[in-house]
Formats: sequence, structure tokens, C-alpha cells
Amino acid sequence: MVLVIDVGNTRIKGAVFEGHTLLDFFIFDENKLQKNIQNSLKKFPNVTYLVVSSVGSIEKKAFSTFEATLKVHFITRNNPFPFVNKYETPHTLGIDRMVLAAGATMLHPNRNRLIIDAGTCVTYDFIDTNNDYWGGAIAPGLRLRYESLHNYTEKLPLLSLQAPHGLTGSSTEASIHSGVVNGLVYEIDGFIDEYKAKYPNFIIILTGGDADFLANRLKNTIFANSNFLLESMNQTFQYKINND
Ligand SMILES: Nc1ncnc2c1ncn2[C@@H]1O[C@H](COP(=O)(O)OP(=O)(O)O)[C@@H](O)[C@H]1O
Ligand SMILES: CC(C)(COP(=O)(O)O)[C@@H](O)C(=O)NCCC(=O)O
Ligand SMILES: [K+]
Repeated sequence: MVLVIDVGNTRIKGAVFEGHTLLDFFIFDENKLQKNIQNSLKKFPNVTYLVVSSVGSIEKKAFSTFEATLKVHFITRNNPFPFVNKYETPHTLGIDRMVLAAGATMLHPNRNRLIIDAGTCVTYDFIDTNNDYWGGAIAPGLRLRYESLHNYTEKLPLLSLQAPHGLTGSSTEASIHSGVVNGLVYEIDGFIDEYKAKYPNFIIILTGGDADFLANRLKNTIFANSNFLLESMNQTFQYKINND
């Protein structure tokens, strides 16, 4: 059994896998990380591997206490990956984007694929039919958009995520909800439309903390898979074991 831990810029997520089957899912509190992991391990005593990927501030040494009882693997750029990396600055590419690209390559080999991860940032990652990874786009995520409007203006309140009532916001609050939510929905639909027009037989994967909220607001019919990064971490780890 494998416990995978994804350290994002907002939240730390974990999942236990038996082979390819996800048995349980956790959100860990950064301040109680060790304790939270210990509790998950108590629930699943058959876990033998801890697999971590981080784009956040938590580094490998945070998991060193588990090295006495588990095999701890930190996913880095030195891992084997099943795609060809054509990014011009591969040394700066986010490890989460590499893991998503690996997951998409293994799930749907030799297809044109776009992975949209709506987390702290919204990342777009494109892999073509040759399994060449080209990059994509990085944009502010939903929460970040609400926070930026508040932090960089004098008069705008900090609002929490709410579905807009329509296109035209008739108050400050309604205008912010329309700008943030409709704005991101149009952005995502716009990217999807452009890629679809260019590449036939396109596969789109939507994941991240805001995936479910966004999926049923898009003009394009896309099913969200919130666990895709965790599943892809498990796949990337299996790929490493098979290729070592
Ligand atoms: N309890 C929560 N705390 C923070 N963000 C949340 C929560 N529930 C949903 N979200 C949404 O999830 C997004 C962050 O997604 P997530 O995938 O956790 O990010 P990351 O992988 O970058 O840490 C935010 O934009 C926010 O709207
Ligand atoms: C773009 C990101 C900040 C996204 O992080 P997330 O929203 O998943 O927390 C992360 O993938 C990252 O730090 N990337 C490095 C730059 C790049 O990918 O080119
Ligand atoms: K992201």
C-alpha cells in the first residue's frame, strides 16, 4: 500500500492506494502534518511507501521521521517520466505539472491532451500525440482572484467563493463574483475551444480544488476528477518502480 501526499500552495492532500485503487482521501493540516500522517498510517497499517510531491514550502526533511518505518520517495525531476519534456526551462517546471502530464500520458497514451488544474493557480498543460509535453499556461486560481482584488485595491472587500446570479453584477459584491467566477469560466472555455479547433480528438482532464465547482459551469462538457493529481502520483511512482 502507498500513501501519496501532494503539497500544493494552499492545501496538503493525501490518498492511500492499493495498486490502482484509491482507498481513502485526506486533507492534512500543515501545522499538524506529522500527527495527521501518523493517524492515516494507523488507519492503514499495511502502508509501506510514502510518496511525496511538493510545490509548496514543505521539503523532504519534513518526512524524515517516517524513514525509520516506511520507504519514503520524494518525486523530483530526476524521476523517470513517460513523456518527452519540450519545455524550454525544464528545470523550472512545477513537479505537480510533470506528475499531471505523466498521469495523462499513461491514462490516454498518444492522444492530444490538455490537463487543467484549478488549484491555487490554474495550470494548463498540453501533451500531443507523440507524448511530447509542451507546457501551457499559468493563471491565478479562484481564491487568488478574490484575494488579489481585495489586497491590491482600497475599496474591494474580501469575498468567499459564491456562484454569480448572472452576467451583470448589480452591486459591488455581485460584480466581484461575476468577474472572478464568470471570468475564469470564460477563460477555461476559451482555452478549450482554441485547443479543440487546432487538434482533433482532444482529451481534457479537469482537476484541482475548484474542479467540481467549475465543471458544471463550463460551456464545454467536462467531468471533473478532483483526485487526478493524487492518482497520477501513484501512477508516476508505479512507473518509477517498473523502470528502475
Ligand atoms: N477548505 C478549503 N481551503 C482552501 N481552499 C479551498 C477549500 N475548499 C475548496 N477550496 C478551493 O480550492 C482551491 C485550491 O485548490 P487546491 O487544489 O487545494 O490547491 P493547491 O493544490 O494549489 O494547494 C482554492 O481556489 C479554493 O477555492
Ligand atoms: C504553477 C504552480 C505555482 C502551481 O501550483 P499549485 O496551484 O498547484 O499550488 C506550480 O506548478 C509551480 O510552482 N510551477 C513552477 C513554474 C512552472 O511550472 O513553469
Ligand atoms: K494548479
